[in-house]
Amino acid sequence: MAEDGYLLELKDVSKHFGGLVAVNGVSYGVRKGEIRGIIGPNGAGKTTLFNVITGELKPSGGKVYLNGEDVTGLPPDILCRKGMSRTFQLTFIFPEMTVFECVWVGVYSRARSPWSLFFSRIDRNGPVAEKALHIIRSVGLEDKMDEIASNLSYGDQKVLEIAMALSTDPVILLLDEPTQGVGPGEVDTIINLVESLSQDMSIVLIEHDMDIISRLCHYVTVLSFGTVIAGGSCEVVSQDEEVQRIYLGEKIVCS
Ligand SMILES: Nc1ncnc2c1ncn2[C@@H]1O[C@H](COP(=O)(O)OP(=O)(O)OP(=O)(O)O)[C@@H](O)[C@H]1O
Repeated sequence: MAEDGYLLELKDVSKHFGGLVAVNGVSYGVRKGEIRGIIGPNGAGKTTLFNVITGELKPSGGKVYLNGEDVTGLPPDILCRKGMSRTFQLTFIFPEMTVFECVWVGVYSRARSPWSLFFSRIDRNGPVAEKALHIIRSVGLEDKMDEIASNLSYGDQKVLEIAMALSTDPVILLLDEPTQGVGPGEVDTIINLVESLSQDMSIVLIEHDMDIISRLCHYVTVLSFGTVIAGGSCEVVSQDEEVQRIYLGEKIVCS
């Protein structure tokens, strides 16, 4: 059983690709309302860990619990229905659809079988449209509702991807580098959005930028070669000698 108080808990989770150990015995817990960060050098296993949590990959060992329920190895669509949602390092949107259509499809898929999409028409009326509009307003994209997704700035595409993730009513949201490639002005928009979302859900984010980590995260976990080597507040992990060593002496600064 998972420990009391954890919304998401990992126990000794591993993932091997042949002889390569991408994730090595990771134990981890996220409580309700927390924003947690995962950092680590390239190839440390951060995205693989997300893929195991969200069901894209089956773990080689260990257990994943959501709300106390063993959800190890369940496929992404089932986990999504249980309240787990994610975004991707390379933004995943429907590039030829409008902002409204992208979010509408997400809300509709949650309400019905995704297959029924083939037999339905996107419209502006009814409860699905109302909910899509509510989400679009909540992320601040209402002025761009009729824009084709691929015409949005990269920052707005990241926000749209978050809106699409919200359309499935998550209790926990996993964000894989939500500010990667985003201009400085738009980074603040995303930070403010993540902060406001945390009032309603727990958030885990992979991020390379320590400034963003320190502004958002209550707790940071450091991965190296698939293993957790440190955990704590941004100040604590930035002073950890092992963490400093894996970042090759790079100064890690918490604002
Ligand atoms: N599908 C796969 N098949 C084989 N090896 C993989 C696969 N996916 C990831 N790996 C390997 O697993 C290790 C961890 O990769 P992963 O992408 O999880 O790291 P990461 O910390 O997310 O890196 P980055 O910061 O560059 O995105 C790497 O050595 C990678 O090459």
